[in-house]
Amino acid sequence: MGTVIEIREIPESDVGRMVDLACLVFHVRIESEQERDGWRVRRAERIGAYDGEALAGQVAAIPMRLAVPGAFLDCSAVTYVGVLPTHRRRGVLTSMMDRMHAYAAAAGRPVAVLWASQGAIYGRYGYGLATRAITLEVDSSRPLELRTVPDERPLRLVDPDSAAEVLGPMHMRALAARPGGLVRDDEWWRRGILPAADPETAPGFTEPRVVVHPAGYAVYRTNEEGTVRVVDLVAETPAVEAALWRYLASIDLTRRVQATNRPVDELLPHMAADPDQVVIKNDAGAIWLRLIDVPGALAARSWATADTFVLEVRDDRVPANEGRWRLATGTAPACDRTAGEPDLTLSAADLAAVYLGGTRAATLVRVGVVTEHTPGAAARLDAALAVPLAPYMNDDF
Ligand SMILES: CC(=O)SCCNC(=O)CCNC(=O)[C@H](O)C(C)(C)COP(=O)(O)OP(=O)(O)OC[C@H]1O[C@@H](n2cnc3c(N)ncnc32)[C@H](O)[C@@H]1OP(=O)(O)O
Repeated sequence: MGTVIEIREIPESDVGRMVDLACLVFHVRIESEQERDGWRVRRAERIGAYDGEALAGQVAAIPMRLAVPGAFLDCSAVTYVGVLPTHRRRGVLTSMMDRMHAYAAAAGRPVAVLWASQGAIYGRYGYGLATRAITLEVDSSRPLELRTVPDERPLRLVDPDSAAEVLGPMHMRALAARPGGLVRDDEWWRRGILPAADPETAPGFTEPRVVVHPAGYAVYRTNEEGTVRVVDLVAETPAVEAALWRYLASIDLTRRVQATNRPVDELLPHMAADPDQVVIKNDAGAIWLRLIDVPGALAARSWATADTFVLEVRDDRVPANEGRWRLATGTAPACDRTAGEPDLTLSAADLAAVYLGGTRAATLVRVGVVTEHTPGAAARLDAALAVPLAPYMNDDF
């Protein structure tokens, strides 16, 4: 107490200190110099809280592109958030988040996304829980019978070093069909999706294996206990999806397939002839979304119906978003200030929660956090927000 905390940019020369601070707050022991490299923060905007020369807090925002319905938006992928245990609960994170949002607004990034270590932290900063994800486990000790006829075109294993080239275009098509994910560049593929070892989420597993179909792929790792761990799976049709799951469930000397972080509308539980063979182990909150620029984000996505709404938005951290907005959905979406009477009143966080179509506004009305002034407005907004496939992100950061 009593010391002055200064919020300023963290120079590249302090990236090693950021990795050390992250290890301290997340209770992680670094096993190799490669892990200390901090490649994600090197490409990020880095905001630090300095107590004299000591780094007491940090936030990193990686400039990325997020798939939203019908568009790709510049976004800040927020990570490496931490404050020293000696400096907690003095408003350090709050100051850093405000600075980070100001940077994002200045850079013209309408949205920010993050994975939260705890669900209680980010609502106060205007983030809403925009996607959920499930964990699946397949008992592959016996053949996996599927009700969907698999696409029988041949599968081939490719070298992970050349995978980005082969998988990249298929992944981009998947993002256009299903919002919520990040556009991956070569480094993201190589170091984020396909690193040789993954001590954090798959300790003791092999290097990644990449199996490619003409219209889909799966990245997976295996271990000697007979577990196949799915890292990423993309299929352009259900028949291709069936072919990939059948392959994963039929690898010799393995007896279970585990897939963490899959979309909530995953087909496999419905495809299985014996539903007991595919168990949903976990259903949990996934990505938190922040609309940095509410009118910009609303006008940028595509909408399922043509309608108009007056939304009264509350945002105590980004005041430019506050107030009443007339949203016209349909083929030429627009969002402008209005003095009209609101159909709905909601926080920027709850607007973010519904933005990708993964949460229903009508649900939030029933919960009591969104106020419906015009009867039926929430249901109409849900119809406009609707997406054919549930939003989903499979990028770790
Ligand atoms: C995207 C990511 O990287 S997620 C990772 C987040 N980091 C971690 O979990 C690492 C361990 N934790 C920490 O480093 C810190 O406790 C942080 C970063 C979560 C919070 O930093 P602080 O500087 O203590 O937060 P700050 O003082 O600004 O808190 C502001 C408010 O949020 C609340 N808050 C902060 N963290 C939490 C939490 N984990 N749970 C509940 N409330 C919290 C505070 O109580 C405070 O509320 P108030 O305004 O009503 O008093």
